[in-house]
Amino acid sequence: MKETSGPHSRAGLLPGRPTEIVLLFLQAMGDQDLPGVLVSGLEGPHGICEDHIGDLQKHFTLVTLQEFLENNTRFGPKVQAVYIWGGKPAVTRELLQSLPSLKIIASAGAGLDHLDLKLIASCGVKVANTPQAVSSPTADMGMALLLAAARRVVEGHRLAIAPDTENFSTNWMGQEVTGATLGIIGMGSIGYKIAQRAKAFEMKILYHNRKRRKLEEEEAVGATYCESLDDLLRRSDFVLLAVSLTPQTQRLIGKRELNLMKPTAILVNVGRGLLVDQDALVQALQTGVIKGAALDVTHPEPLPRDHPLLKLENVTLTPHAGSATHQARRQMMENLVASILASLHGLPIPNEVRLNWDNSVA
Ligand SMILES: O=CC(=O)O
Repeated sequence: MKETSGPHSRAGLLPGRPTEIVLLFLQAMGDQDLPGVLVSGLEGPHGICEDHIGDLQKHFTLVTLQEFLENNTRFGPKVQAVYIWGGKPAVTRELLQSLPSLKIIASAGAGLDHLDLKLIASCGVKVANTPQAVSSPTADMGMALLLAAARRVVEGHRLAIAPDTENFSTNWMGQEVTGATLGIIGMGSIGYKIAQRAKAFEMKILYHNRKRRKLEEEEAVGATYCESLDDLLRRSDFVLLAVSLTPQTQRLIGKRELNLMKPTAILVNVGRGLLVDQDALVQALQTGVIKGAALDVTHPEPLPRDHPLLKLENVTLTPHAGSATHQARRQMMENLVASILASLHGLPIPNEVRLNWDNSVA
């Protein structure tokens, strides 16, 4: 496809270009008067696939964010939807004010902590996300991290490939997962899928959640509800965070909570870095308050290269990759477009995020 310049180019999406957010303006094929969709996507590790861009171009014409910002008085009134990829762009009051025709913000992933839902709702704008697309791969990642930390897979890999074989040992111990107790904090769709997987590993499952699950759902995975978080922390061999980040859950796991955990316990986080007081975690890992941690998420991301978490042997890290499968990313993209199209056609919006009276997610 040839590259053009100007507002309808796809310049920001082409490989080798600097990381850039793109905006797309929705265009019914053959329609000269463009109703707009502002789409952001990041190149590089979060990149929208090239073939998806091709699909989008059947509906949309593309313009880079820079072009939008340089000419937002021209484009702003036409934008009817924002497509958020990789948590960007920030939906500020200023951005909302510059988009008077905005109907929907469609955000990739399950987490909504990057959006001010109350502010967006007050502008009469709907929000949709893609929870189904990410729940299975993120649950897989949770189990992968749990197993990797329990069986010291990363350390083992390093030992197995070390140039000198002096330390090679078959007497090198991990922790047994079968029969161990897993405490899941946050029993939404990701937490529940983790419980389904853990059941197959014959783990005992405890969970803590804002709302208790239905009895039949608990029974299906053999999960026991712990109303008290402290109780779950005291009893678990593995504590797994799969809860949304909200003002109420920020730094849910701090020094006090880490001290309640068993010294043999491993903390796994596939939620958000800010769920944990990271300084307290570093200290707990350095002083043996807990045995280890396996984290797909940190704060910030990526961590500064001299951060202590990068230096600890008892830490396993992945780069916020819970949804990083080809299938999930493709489904996320398709879901976003489906939500946008439904909204623009006045149809029920798949994956619409609804708010409770107290502005919590329903
Ligand atoms: O971080 C990933 C998500 O929010 O789904």
